[in-house]
Amino acid sequence: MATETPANLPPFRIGLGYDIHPFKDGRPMVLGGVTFDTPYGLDGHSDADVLTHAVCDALLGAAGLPDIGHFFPNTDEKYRGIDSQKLLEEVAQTLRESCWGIVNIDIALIAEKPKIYPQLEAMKKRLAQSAGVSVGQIGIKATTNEKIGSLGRAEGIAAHATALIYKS
Ligand SMILES: Nc1ccn([C@@H]2O[C@H](COP(=O)(O)O)[C@@H](O)[C@H]2O)c(=O)n1
Ligand SMILES: C[C@@]1(CO)OP(=O)(O)OP(=O)(O)OC[C@H]1O
Repeated sequence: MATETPANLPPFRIGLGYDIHPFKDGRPMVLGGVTFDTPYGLDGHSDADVLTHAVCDALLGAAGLPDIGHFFPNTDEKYRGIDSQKLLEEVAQTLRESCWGIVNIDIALIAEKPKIYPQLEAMKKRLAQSAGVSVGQIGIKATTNEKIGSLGRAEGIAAHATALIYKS
């Protein structure tokens, strides 16, 4: 299923992932595999870890594979409440089986709340562990949406991720 890089091109491919989940009171707030101590979380079929979902899609896109919903359908009860680190582990394993290694992953989170920088290193560590890379291969940054639009009204959190992979 994976797309091959033509022989005349360098053995690198880039991927882009995007996801968004709405806030919901009483749900766990999980970002990058780290649970934040908040009375609200994100809604979704899984643990709604928006950041990790964007990373999965960036990696799958780089490898020329279908998106996260194809591999882990949100109609399948097996994935209800699932820890998204398990999904990322499976995605990274799928790439390894197709001889793709990860160069780096970079993530931009758009969130009015919570402040993520206190948990930045913990998130990088958890993601690195799940993706099978070193912490230095993961970048995470966050910005508010300066109160503009639905994200600015704190209706949810969005995440953009890019991944560079190489043929190993
Ligand atoms: N959810 C967030 C949003 C922002 N940060 C950090 O705050 C800095 C300032 O954010 P602005 O949107 O006001 O530019 C930003 O550079 C991040 O370091 C955060 O930790 N969590
Ligand atoms: C993660 C999955 C797992 O069923 O469900 P959700 O938590 O709803 O997340 P989303 O990014 O909307 O869809 C992808 C699904 O694969």
